[in-house]
Amino acid sequence: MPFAPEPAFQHGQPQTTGVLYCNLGTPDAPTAPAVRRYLKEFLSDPRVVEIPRAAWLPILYGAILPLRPAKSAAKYATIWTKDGSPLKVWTAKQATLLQGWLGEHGHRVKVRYAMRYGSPSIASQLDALKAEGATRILVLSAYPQYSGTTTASVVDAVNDWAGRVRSIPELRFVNRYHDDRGYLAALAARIQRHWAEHGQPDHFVMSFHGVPQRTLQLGDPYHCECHKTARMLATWLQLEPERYSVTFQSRFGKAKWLEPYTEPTLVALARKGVRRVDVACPGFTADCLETLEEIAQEGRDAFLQAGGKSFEFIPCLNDDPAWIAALGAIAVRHLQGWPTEQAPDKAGLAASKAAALAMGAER
Ligand SMILES: C=CC1=C(C)c2cc3[nH]c(cc4nc(cc5[nH]c(cc1n2)c(C)c5CCC(=O)O)C(CCC(=O)O)=C4C)c(C)c3C=C
Ligand SMILES: [Fe+2]
Ligand SMILES: [Fe+2]
Repeated sequence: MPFAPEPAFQHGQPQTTGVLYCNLGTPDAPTAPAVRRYLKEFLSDPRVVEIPRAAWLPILYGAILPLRPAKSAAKYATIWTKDGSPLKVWTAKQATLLQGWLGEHGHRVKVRYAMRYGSPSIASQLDALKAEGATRILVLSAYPQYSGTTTASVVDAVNDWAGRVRSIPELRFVNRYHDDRGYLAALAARIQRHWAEHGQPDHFVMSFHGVPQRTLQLGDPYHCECHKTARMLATWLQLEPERYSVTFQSRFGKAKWLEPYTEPTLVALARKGVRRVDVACPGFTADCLETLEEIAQEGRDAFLQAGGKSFEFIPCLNDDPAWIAALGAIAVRHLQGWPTEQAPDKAGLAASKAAALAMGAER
């Protein structure tokens, strides 16, 4: 395979460290054609649908891509903002705030965000970081819990890009932060604030995105990491086990997914006489279709129709300053040992000149 020509590295050219903040991706518009393009890319990823291509592609092209986009587009239309899809709006804002936080803490890095599916693509943003002089790149995904379906798929996309590049930057990946203290503290503080304003619910549901049950048997750590996050968050919130549930949402397709499923749990709680339920989605660091539509709209309707009286959705971390600080601290830990600025700054130059003079060296 031919490698594209690249400008040769120039001595004295400033080298920078890049941080690539990755999220899942979202359609470019709440329309059937845009959703079809997005779903085609997403659901063609062998990390996401782990069944043999020969069996899957006829289903994807024969049933899903002709039918699902219009239905999904109508759902996207209910959450779309003037600036676009919430997932992209939040992800872009998080990247800007992360850049600011790192700068304030003395780390001269260049932060860009990318989407695994859709735009801006991972390859385009790696190209941009490289063009900006990044010789070291930290890849940080918006997924606290590791899953082959998400985290590993980002690694694949980065490696595909590296496979086409001559001079590959040094690469590092953050695989998980499901038990990170800053992440948990930010979640706990957000939930506590909600309860300080609205009072405590009768029952608290932590709903995570599901994956096929089979991935758990195949060794995917996602299920365990979701449970660890939930357990630790419950400890932060001082909740006894009978006061909360851990559930999995967004089931896709006919196979068994991780259980218990969110919506049937909400219905069962209402039928059991639970009057008020609060739901948070700790695995989603930005609000998106799956939280704003599936939980805050469909989940609410299901709970209230089954006899529940009050349903509160607690928004995701989004641009919460405690979350940005946690993300910054995670990045800093993984940047350790990497000089964040190689070209000497003014103070460095002055110090080296002074040292040279003191040693009597000619200048
Ligand atoms: C939080 C982590 C996520 C995991 C794990 C995950 C696995 C996974 N998802 C699908 C299928 C779909 N997911 C869809 C939307 C969606 N998924 C996540 C996150 C995870 N997915 C997010 C943040 C979103 C929302 C995107 C947005 O635009 O707001 C969709 C598309 C929506 C729809 O048409 O209903 C599908 C499809 C599978 C199959 C899977 C693991 C096997
Ligand atoms: Fe998903
Ligand atoms: Fe969904």
